[in-house]
Amino acid sequence: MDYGELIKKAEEAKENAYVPYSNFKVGAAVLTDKGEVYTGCNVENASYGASNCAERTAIFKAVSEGEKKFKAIAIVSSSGDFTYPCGICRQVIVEFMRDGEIILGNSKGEYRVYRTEEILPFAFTGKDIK
Ligand SMILES: O=c1ccn([C@H]2C[C@H](O)[C@@H](CO)O2)c(=O)[nH]1
Ligand SMILES: [Zn+2]
Repeated sequence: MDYGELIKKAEEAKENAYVPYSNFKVGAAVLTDKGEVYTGCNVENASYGASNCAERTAIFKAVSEGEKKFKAIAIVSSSGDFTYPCGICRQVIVEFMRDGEIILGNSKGEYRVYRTEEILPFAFTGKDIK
């Protein structure tokens, strides 16, 4: 599974975004340590705080199917520009991907790759709970 393939899966998931309030569609695809791919989109709610980002939808789908370790996550949005994960999603990404790749795709077919440590340095993790 290369970057392009994972981005394509995220693009497909983006089309299912439920975004009547922001009209901002996001799609994500996570690659597990076993080579499986799970996708997600953002799902909004009239009570805005009940909305869920695409990244967390994909991760929670995977975890609920028994997956606990990821190698990469691809993210795309309807802006056509690179879309970076929000703070809550960075925290959730770190929980299941201590050292992996965050791949951002834009509508020109370009991509940027970051490592977990770059997007959330000094992360609070399970090790900090004593
Ligand atoms: O990386 C991001 C950034 C935003 N959103 C969603 C949340 C909300 O539905 C909409 C606007 O913030 O985009 C995501 O899903 N992922
Ligand atoms: Zn988020």
